[in-house]
Amino acid sequence: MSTSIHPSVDNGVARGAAGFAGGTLRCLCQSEPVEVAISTQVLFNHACGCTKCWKPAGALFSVVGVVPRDKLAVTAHAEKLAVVDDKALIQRHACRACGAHLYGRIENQEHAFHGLDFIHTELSRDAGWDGPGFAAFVSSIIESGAPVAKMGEVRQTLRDKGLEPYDCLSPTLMDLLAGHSAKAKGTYREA
Ligand SMILES: N[C@@H](CCC(=O)N[C@@H](CSCO)C(=O)NCC(=O)O)C(=O)O
Ligand SMILES: [Zn+2]
Ligand SMILES: [Zn+2]
Repeated sequence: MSTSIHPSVDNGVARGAAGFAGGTLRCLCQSEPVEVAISTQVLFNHACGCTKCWKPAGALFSVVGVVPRDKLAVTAHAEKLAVVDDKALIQRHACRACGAHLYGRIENQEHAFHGLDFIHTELSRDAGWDGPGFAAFVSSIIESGAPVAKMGEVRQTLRDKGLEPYDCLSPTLMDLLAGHSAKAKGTYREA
């Protein structure tokens, strides 16, 4: 049995096109959509099961990745954006009319991921975006109401799609976070 994960995963995961240098994200409003220009390929794109990342209607997972914040610019209808939760580490800027999250920004300058903005490339019609490469916060779908008994099937589906499931971030990203903390503590060793 396989489980529906997200529209951009269920029908096969796209790999980025060589030389692709970004595109335009648009919210879901039929008129006067918010537009965000991205001038680079997405990095660390992943399926995320957490309760905070924006998911299209009916999807079990979000698909979210990062770009350097200087490669992102709001180009239309910025007045429709509002921060979803100003207490969260990632300040998610969502359209107040349709609810889509246009970008998430880390304002804490001490955080390892400061300087990176979180985006959902499915909001772009441009072809060439790199698809997700792993699945993060998989166990968190339980917090959104997924049955615990379904978790084995969900993890198997993710593996079948080539998305290794993790219950936090991927080992590369967890090592970056821990390395950043180690540098702050003075315990960091490269070799
Ligand atoms: N179980 C929680 C986990 C939420 C969580 O920690 N999410 C991560 C990943 S979001 C993109 O990968 C995170 O870094 N969150 C910081 C934030 O959201 O501000 C839940 O499901 O809610
Ligand atoms: Zn909108
Ligand atoms: Zn998330």
